Amino acid sequence: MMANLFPFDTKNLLPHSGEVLYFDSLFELKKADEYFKILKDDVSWKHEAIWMFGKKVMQPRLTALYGEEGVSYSYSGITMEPVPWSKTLLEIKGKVEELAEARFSHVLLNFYRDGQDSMGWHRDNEASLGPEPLIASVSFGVPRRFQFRNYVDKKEKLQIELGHGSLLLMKGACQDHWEHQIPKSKKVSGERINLTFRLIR
Ligand SMILES: O=C(O)CCC(=O)C(=O)O
Ligand SMILES: [Fe+2]
Repeated sequence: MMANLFPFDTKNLLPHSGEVLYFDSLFELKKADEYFKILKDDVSWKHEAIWMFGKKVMQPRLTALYGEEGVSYSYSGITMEPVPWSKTLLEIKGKVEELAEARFSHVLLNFYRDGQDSMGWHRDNEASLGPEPLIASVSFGVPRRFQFRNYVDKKEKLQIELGHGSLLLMKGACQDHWEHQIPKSKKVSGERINLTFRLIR
């Protein structure tokens, strides 16, 4: 059996109804700096519109989708066609798969240019992800607040900070019961890159 490389004392951050595990150092500082620079320069970043409440609006961030050819990914009224894996993204995927003990077919990338870029409340619960999807989220660049709120009781909230070189796993019933977001922040001025690895069928 493969050893579980995830630190054994990592505790679930959710109080109930799903699992969220945070590991602050998937990559050491030098490696994380290197990945940030390569991804910023080499990823085919796009500024795309989505549909929200019947209106077409620009997303407050840049995005990209990489992964297995022939499988597209649809959310918020748009469909993204994946760009084939790059060497760097395959390297990061390998490390994440080892730690998460899982396999991923795609990665959705987000580039937050400053504190005014954000991602609103949502669940990653598209049918193409299957039931109880495992989502592995890797962050590089300035730390940003990541918030959860209970989908039914919207007053039940919690938040953590996602640091440079960190890994966050969302598992089990998490996407059924909890929404998440990256809020805008006046205090943040730097850039951040986030990668969410998914298995899309
Ligand atoms: O930038 C983040 O940490 C969140 C990304 C996210 O929730 C998503 O891509 O679905
Ligand atoms: Fe998400």
